[in-house]
Amino acid sequence: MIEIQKPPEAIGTTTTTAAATTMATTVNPSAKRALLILNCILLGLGNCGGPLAMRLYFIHGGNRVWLSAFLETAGWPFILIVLIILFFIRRRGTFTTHSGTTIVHMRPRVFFAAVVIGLLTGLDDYLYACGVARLPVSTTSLIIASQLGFTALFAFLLVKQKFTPYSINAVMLLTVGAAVLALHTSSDRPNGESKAEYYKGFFLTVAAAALYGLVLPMVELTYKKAKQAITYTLVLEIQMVMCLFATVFCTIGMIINNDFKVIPREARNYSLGKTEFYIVLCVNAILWQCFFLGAIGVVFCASSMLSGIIIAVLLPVTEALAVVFYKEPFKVEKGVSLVLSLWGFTSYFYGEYRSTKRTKNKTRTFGDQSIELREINSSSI
Ligand SMILES: Nc1ncnc2[nH]cnc12
Repeated sequence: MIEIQKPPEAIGTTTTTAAATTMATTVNPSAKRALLILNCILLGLGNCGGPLAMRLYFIHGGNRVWLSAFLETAGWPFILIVLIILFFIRRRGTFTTHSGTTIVHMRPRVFFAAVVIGLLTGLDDYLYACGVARLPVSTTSLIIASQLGFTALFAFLLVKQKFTPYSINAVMLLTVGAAVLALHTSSDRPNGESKAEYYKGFFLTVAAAALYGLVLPMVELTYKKAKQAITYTLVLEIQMVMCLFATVFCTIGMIINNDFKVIPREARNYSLGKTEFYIVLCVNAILWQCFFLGAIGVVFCASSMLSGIIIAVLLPVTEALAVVFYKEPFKVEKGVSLVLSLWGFTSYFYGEYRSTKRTKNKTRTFGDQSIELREINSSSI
């Protein structure tokens, strides 16, 4: 599975689909599909569980925003362990047939891109944690649905993502869905929170959506402009460097804000108990690592647009879980927003279904082998 690679000649193709298709020509399609499914599962786990775990920290007495942001990427040593294991597997020659003993695949160009994206991710984590600290999870999730609009915009600008009327319709509906919430906030404010704090949370979450909407196409651009073969091992290295630098960014925030000193006191006063406090922190780190690994893995297997779509598709699940587990209010405006989101997703998938069907018919006509390849592209999801 780790052999999957995008050859350097794939880099610089004009559309995401083209790049992904070229990438696929060198790989076993079923391995590629398995990797895409694995990354979708990781992304799904992180996307649904991460916000709930983060909110769990806040609603039982935690209030360190920088600590929460730090936990989003602090699981990076896990990736290091995976990379070390893969290195030994490669060296034994049981898994791959080439580049077996290379310890680090990443070249300086990709490293610097990963550092920049990592620092932006650190800032994004802080903005996101500011929102989760102030808003119900269901509200945060609905606002984050607007991220797809930003991803689409930046994917168009950075990687020349192509659009259909259906995907444009989806982006518009998801964005309007988030905007509907902005008009009716009074019933949603948690007890004891001022209007100003609520609005601050609201706009910082929009800023997080915009920034992460930029980060995903930047990852895709990095793959395209890497001037080296993109293997999944390299994707893991990029993930590790990004998370490392995001964590460094948030550690500085924690130091300035005295978070490290406050942690033991917060643990003592945490309403679920001290051990549970640390368990909640660890669960946060694990779930968010799944989120980020899944997100950039899907970019590798398909496109930043598909990654954005999966994030948006799963947001209603997070909302439902928050309403069930945290008894968050679910008033009319959230219902309207949810319906618009579901309509948006349906529109997007219908458009993808149509274009896949058309492409398949065309390929069949030409007797082209590439039919298999398209199946692992974003269109098939
Ligand atoms: N830091 C973040 N974590 C999870 N989802 C996000 N969406 C935008 N920013 C995010």
